[in-house]
Amino acid sequence: STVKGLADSGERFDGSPLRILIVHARWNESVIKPLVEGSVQVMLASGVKRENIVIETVPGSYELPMACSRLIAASQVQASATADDLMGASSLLDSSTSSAPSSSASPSSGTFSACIAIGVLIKGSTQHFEYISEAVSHGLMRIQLDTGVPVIYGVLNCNTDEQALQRAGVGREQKGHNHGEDWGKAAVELGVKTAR
Ligand SMILES: O=Nc1c(NC[C@H](O)[C@H](O)[C@H](O)CO)[nH]c(=O)[nH]c1=O
Repeated sequence: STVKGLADSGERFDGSPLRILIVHARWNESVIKPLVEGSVQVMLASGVKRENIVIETVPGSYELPMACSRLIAASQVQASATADDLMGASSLLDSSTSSAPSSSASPSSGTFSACIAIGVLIKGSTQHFEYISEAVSHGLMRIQLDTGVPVIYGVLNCNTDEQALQRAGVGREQKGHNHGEDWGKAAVELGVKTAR
């Protein structure tokens, strides 16, 4: 077999506690769709609850870093605000009342365990492709290191339509392998490992 490919870690990761963000571009929809579907199916199979998979879209791959950055930050503010509310309630409890608050306020949505940024860049006749690809790669890497939330790199950089289709498992000449499945697995693994 070829030397390339993703080796299984051998460990089973329980996705049930995870909350995952998927941001995908809308360029090259016929490739994007199976990639998103493949990542969702693998995450559901790992125990991630469907209601904990949030899917947002942007026009093109160039918009992925901005959307990931803002949505992750918003969820972190929301999660810490919820925690503050709970703390507030308990400090209120300490100072003025002895009865426990009637309904325990459970945060409706917390911060994301991981994010998958999905885009399909297909080389056109200009240099456009190179500039977008380079900027997006560096942008997504910076977001995950700055926020501590893993951002899985789900951007295909292809020279032809057929290359892109094959990497979504829907190639015309050969079906290929759906890389979205690998990204779903990576999101669950990193989501579990960064929560430890
Ligand atoms: O050019 N080709 C592509 C593309 N261009 C649009 C770009 O991402 C952005 O939306 C606009 O430049 C506006 O900022 N976006 C893609 O996802 N794939 C491509 O193959």
